Amino acid sequence: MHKLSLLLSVQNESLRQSILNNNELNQFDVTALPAQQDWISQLAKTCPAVAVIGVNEFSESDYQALSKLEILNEMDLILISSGLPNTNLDKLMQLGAIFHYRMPLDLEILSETLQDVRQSHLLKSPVGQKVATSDLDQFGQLIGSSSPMHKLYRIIRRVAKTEASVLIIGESGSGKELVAQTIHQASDRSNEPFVAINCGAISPDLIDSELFGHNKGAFTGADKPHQGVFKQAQGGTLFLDEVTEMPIEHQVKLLRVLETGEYRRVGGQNVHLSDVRIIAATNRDPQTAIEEQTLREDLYFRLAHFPITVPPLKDRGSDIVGLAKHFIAHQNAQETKAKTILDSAIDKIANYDWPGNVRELKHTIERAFILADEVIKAEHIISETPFLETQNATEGLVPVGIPLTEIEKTAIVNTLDNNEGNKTKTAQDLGISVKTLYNKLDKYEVP
Ligand SMILES: Nc1ncnc2c1ncn2[C@@H]1O[C@H](COP(=O)(O)OP(=O)(O)OP(=O)(O)O)[C@@H](O)[C@H]1O
Repeated sequence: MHKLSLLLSVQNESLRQSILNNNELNQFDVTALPAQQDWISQLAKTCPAVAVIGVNEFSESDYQALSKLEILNEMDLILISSGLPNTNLDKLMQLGAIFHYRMPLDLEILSETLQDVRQSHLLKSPVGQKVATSDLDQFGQLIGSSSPMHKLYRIIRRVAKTEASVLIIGESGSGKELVAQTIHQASDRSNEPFVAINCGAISPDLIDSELFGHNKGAFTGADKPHQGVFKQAQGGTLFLDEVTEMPIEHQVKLLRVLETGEYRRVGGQNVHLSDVRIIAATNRDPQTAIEEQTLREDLYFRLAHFPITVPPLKDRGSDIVGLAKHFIAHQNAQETKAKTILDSAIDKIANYDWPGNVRELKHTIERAFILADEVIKAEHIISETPFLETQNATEGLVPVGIPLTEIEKTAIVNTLDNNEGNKTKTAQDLGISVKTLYNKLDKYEVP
């Protein structure tokens, strides 16, 4: 079984030896600090389950440093002092359930205390301890045990066996692509290709070529033939992500091939017959997109034989914490680590809205895993959208009199940089459509 970590810092050599010789200590994973090492910073760094500390002097600054440690609420601290009055130690004792034994130390009592500590940890929930396993249900690529997720699994299973076109509707990062992959895996086409294309990220000039392919020499720059996604996905599933981001004037091309099953390569005369199952996705409300003329109504009816709504993460109850632990368990396994998470960090995760859904949660955990040495604390849980936490992110940052175009260009370039060139994510972060982003990149001559 996993042993609890114990930090021992006792300067008196004979006392230190007699504590180390105590049988009860064998039940712990003990780190004994050399006499001069600063035990407070070590405590903060290693976050042990229990610490046995000999305190000779305990200054105001020691008190300040220790009282700021979040770990203090989660661990058992056993102090051993000479018994000389010390107001800083008195103040410390008011911070929580800290043991304070005076010299000469009764080793029997220390041993009993450590036994109690072990017992109480055995009874405690695994939170704050090792996160080695995921306890969530899974269907295909999707993970989650909440009732909205189980409902989704049932719908997917049912529709997968049909040939119906599916329109997946859900917020960004909620798992629409995983739903599409899961439908494909559960369908009779599972041995054929699954091809995904982000409709918002195709340059409007290349839409025909990307969808249907082109022959060599079909246009300037077409120095070799290219297979379009309909050909690549032949026999399998074509996933049209962000379909409402495709310029409306081009959507008719999709509609045509969906209605007739026929298409022509750019520069080619032959008619090709497509055999693909179409799954499309959008993070917009389709009705609003139709009203705003970013989605053709006839294309909507073609795509949405079977609409599926993916619930936002905030509606998945205990899946939020479950997924966080799942991602930690995975990181632990991948990096052969045994990082743990504190209750306070779990609370922070549970009480946040996750506007970027599972993607944001996954990134947040990956970041926390890097930031934490051994124990993931609340301060390591940093959301991707800090501007939601402050009223106005730019207040006071933009100097007076800067041309608006310059501010806009800087915002675009920096966000694009931050997203490693991902235009869809950049457009989302900036609150504009991908099409508008392309127009602005052209305007500002950003490559
Ligand atoms: N239920 C889930 N279980 C495990 N991982 C998930 C789940 N949902 C989403 N993810 C993870 O979150 C990230 C985003 O998922 P995905 O790309 O499927 O979302 P999306 O809704 O298609 O996003 P976008 O609208 O930005 O295209 C991926 O890393 C995916 O693996």
